[in-house]
Amino acid sequence: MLQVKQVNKIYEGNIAYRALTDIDLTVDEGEFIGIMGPSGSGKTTLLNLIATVDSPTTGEILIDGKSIGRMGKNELAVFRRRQLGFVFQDFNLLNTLTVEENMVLPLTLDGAPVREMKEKAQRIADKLGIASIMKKRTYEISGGQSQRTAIARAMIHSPKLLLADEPTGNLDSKAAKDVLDMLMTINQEQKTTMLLVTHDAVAASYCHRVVFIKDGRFYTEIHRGDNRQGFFQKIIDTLSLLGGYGNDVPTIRIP
Ligand SMILES: Nc1ncnc2c1ncn2[C@@H]1O[C@H](COP(=O)(O)OP(=O)(O)OP(=O)(O)O)[C@@H](O)[C@H]1O
Repeated sequence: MLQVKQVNKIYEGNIAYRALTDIDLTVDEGEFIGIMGPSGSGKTTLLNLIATVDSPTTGEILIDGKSIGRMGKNELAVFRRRQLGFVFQDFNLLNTLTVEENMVLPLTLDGAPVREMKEKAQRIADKLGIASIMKKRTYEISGGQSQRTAIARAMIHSPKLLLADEPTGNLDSKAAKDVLDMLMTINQEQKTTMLLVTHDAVAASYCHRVVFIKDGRFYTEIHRGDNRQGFFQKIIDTLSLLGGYGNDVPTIRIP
């Protein structure tokens, strides 16, 4: 469903910076992919290109065979609103709105009827365990609840592709596990294709496949198979080979 073909990204400026070199990536419908690499390796840059927030210097990105670089402004806006969902490390919720209002934002932008919005919000809130906080403002809820709200907002319009940049970065390990379980369930039940950028080997072990980037280039990729503990160990080993993680690489067993 997603093809990244020979993508290069150079940030122009006083000193031009080459952030990505010849990246190729093919993602099938329903896959759950992790993207890992040391700080500054180009993970967020790649996600931004796929999110259509930024465009490649050369190369092409296709979704369902269609090049996003060739879409017109309106087509791109509709594509972003209907097909993509985003989850960020710092939640990006609007503080002046309630949890429910934040959740229905993508539908509001698309002019959906209020009743339909409320029904959808209720259904998804039940599923994500945030039904009891729907009327609260975002400053009244915890980090874990904020991230669930952000996931609810990213999912409410049933996007084909969910992009998550360090979604567990600001959470403690229990809340992080809840969020990852939630993403995994959504991936399994709704067949939503997911791309997860993370530094965390535990988070990456939830994925079907992890792609490693180093200095803006593809480094290697590993597949999960049916043994998550073994996969976790392989991720840790690859991170050690990759370098750039200092002593950050944990040696613990996964929960
Ligand atoms: N707008 C920009 N202009 C110039 N250089 C940039 C810009 N955005 C990112 N870079 C540079 O591109 C490189 C890749 O950045 P990117 O944010 O993609 O890395 P990352 O792998 O996501 O890092 P981290 O894990 O620390 O978030 C970095 O060296 C960064 O300084």
